[in-house]
Amino acid sequence: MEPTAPTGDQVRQAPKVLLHDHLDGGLRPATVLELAREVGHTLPEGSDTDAATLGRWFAEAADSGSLVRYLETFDHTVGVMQTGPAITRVARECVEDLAADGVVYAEIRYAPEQHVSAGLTLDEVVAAVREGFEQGTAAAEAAGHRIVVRQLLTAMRHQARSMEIAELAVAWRDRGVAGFDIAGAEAGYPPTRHLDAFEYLQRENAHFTIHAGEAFGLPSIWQALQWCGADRLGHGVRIVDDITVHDDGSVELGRLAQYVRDKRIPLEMCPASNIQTGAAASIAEHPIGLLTKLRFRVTVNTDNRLMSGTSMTAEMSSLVEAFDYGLADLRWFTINAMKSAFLPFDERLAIIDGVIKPGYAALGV
Ligand SMILES: O=c1[nH]cnc2c1ncn2[C@H]1C[C@H](O)[C@@H](CO)O1
Ligand SMILES: [Zn+2]
Repeated sequence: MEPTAPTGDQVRQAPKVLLHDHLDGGLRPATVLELAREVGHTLPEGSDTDAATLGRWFAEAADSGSLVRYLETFDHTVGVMQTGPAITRVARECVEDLAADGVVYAEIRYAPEQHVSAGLTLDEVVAAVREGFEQGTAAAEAAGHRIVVRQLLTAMRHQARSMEIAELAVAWRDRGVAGFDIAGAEAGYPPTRHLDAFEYLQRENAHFTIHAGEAFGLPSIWQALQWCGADRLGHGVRIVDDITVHDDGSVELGRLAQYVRDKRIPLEMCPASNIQTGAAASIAEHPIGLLTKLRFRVTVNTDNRLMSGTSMTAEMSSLVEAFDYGLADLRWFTINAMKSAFLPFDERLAIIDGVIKPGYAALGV
């Protein structure tokens, strides 16, 4: 704990690492408006007068207390991301926005299968994102920000294309794709539905994370780890259901929670998103506080910057406020995340030693 809370400017300046951010959940409202007009996509009535109104519409519509209803808002982002140029633009702006927010490394995920309705092939979708990330990285560099970005390819858990998407991730592994994920409504769609894809990835020595323990509890986390072999957990908040805090303050971990902590399984926590979907009641009551205290491998993430009206700086700042974290704690989250990235070990180390540590040292920690 530090004597004074870091200012918003310090949090923005501090190097940050983002492992869980959806490309189709991070569009600028103004871009959604422009692209919708270009392609003739109809936005909800009353939402499309200006960018600020549309931004508010997304935040309010996503603030439903239900993951399923939260996910409905994606119709209006995926709907405008169906051509190569539109996808490239969104990808470029994503990198520019993250870099301006002080993010030095990011893994950005999206589901290629959701971007083929106007005739693009899966490969063309991945190529369009890659082009946008390259443009965005160059633009950020020109603006004085150094950022490294990789793609994670997501398969939708209610669909049946996970094997195909896993193969796509392997095919593109040396061209900007660092791993694989499954997302979408969790209840009723357990990760074991996609076991063949996960087994294939393991045989290919590939990395993957699984959205688990967000809208559904421990069985989902257990399957993700012990049946599917996930390297990381998307959210994983419900691991607290396996932790008992007694009245005298002593803490007891169940076997699964103990395993997650012992094996240093990274938890991709997304506090603002969890409040919108009802996975947590408030930031102050979010399990991230307890999990951090217990030294789980906690990372801080945005999930969907548009739907949650958030950023890495905003997420970190809300934790500073709720839990009195100082810059040393933010550095701990950041190094946790960098250690957990799907980047080769030597590249992770180079960013920790060459970017993150000096960046925090410059801020006095
Ligand atoms: O928090 C989430 N949980 C489950 N699925 C999600 C979440 N955020 C976004 N998605 C879905 C909606 C997107 O269209 C898809 C791919 O990015 O992933
Ligand atoms: Zn997510």
